[in-house]
Amino acid sequence: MDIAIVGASGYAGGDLIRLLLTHSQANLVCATSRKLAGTPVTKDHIHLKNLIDLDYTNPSVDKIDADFAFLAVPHTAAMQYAPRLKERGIKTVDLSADYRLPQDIYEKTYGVKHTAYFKAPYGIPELHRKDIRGADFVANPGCFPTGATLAAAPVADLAAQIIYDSKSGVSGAGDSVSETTHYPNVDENIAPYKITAHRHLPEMKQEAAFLKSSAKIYFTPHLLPAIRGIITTAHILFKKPVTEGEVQKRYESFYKNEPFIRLQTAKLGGVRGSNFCDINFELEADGTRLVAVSAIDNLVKGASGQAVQNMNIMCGFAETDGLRMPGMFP
Ligand SMILES: NC(=O)C1=CN([C@@H]2O[C@H](COP(=O)(O)OP(=O)(O)OC[C@H]3O[C@@H](n4cnc5c(N)ncnc54)[C@H](OP(=O)(O)O)[C@@H]3O)[C@@H](O)[C@H]2O)C=CC1
Ligand SMILES: CC(=O)N[C@@H](CCC(=O)OP(=O)(O)O)C(=O)O
Repeated sequence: MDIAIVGASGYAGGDLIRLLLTHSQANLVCATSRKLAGTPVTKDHIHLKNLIDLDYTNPSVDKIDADFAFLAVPHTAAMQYAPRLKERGIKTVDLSADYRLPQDIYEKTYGVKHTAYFKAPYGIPELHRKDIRGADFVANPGCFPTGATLAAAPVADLAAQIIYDSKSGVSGAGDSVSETTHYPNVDENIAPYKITAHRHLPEMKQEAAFLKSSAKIYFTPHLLPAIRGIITTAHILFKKPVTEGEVQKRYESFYKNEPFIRLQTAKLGGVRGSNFCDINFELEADGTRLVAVSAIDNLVKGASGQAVQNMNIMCGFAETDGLRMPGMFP
């Protein structure tokens, strides 16, 4: 299947290429970058040298001759390409935030007008596989909402409050340089940011509602001195005390047969470079609070890996194709 990546020079675009190189059905025919058009993809993605022979082109949706497209561009840029890809019958996964939320909530959260809105399934396969299967366009979730939602999903309906405390590696901010991501500001440091009002909170609330949870949702992210990975500690405060047996049974049955969820100690070292989400949990002695911890690689299960997983479901391929790589430890 011929594939195009719009925004292939970014971090998510680079990881899409890395994963697609091992996919049995994928043939990358188009990789766009406005800054690097006309130069080899390996000019900036030096880790892909000898594995791919393709030049970047300028993004032009009408010139994309492919069966499937990934939009790995910033929010507001994706909406410039999405409708035309849809019209042309090119199945697409959008990694940006442009189609993750209802239009009014998107516009309020991002402070911009959506100029090309349509509804799309939200691409967490463990929750929305049925809708993704028949879709021609899927909105890939944000990295924080993926790790957070997966940590709490099996018991979310029992909760009165859920507090997500997340720590992310710096690649979550993309490849552009900023004061926040400047090395001396990150190394030997852990800093909270957007402490009560991060733009991913509405996605977390949306998924809690989908899970029939009436819980009040809170979220605070932190920046870690690491490149990849997100650890989320979810404090799930129950309406009524629960038992350990009930919690164990819920997690085991919710994630039974899920190829990328592993119920084991969540550490960045266990998932880095892979599409796995590791989850472990511990119940407060009086049964009132569950602390569930998840670990994902923000660029894989939090972005490009989940996007390939969605492509596999949309196209009827094996769900794990291109995604069987283990984590990298140490
Ligand atoms: N980094 C992460 O962990 C995650 C990222 N995402 C989402 O994935 C998308 C890509 O993120 P990331 O790779 O980190 O970002 P980067 O900033 O690293 O890369 C952005 C890419 O988009 C291209 N681009 C920028 N503006 C436009 C435009 N107007 N039209 C066409 N191409 C454009 C850039 O190349 P050029 O400017 O040369 O054209 C580059 O290839 C974003 O929407 C992000 O929110 C989602 C989950 C996690
Ligand atoms: C460390 C860091 O800066 N992370 C980004 C989230 C990255 C991501 O998944 O977000 P979108 O796809 O919604 O852009 C942030 O906090 O804004």
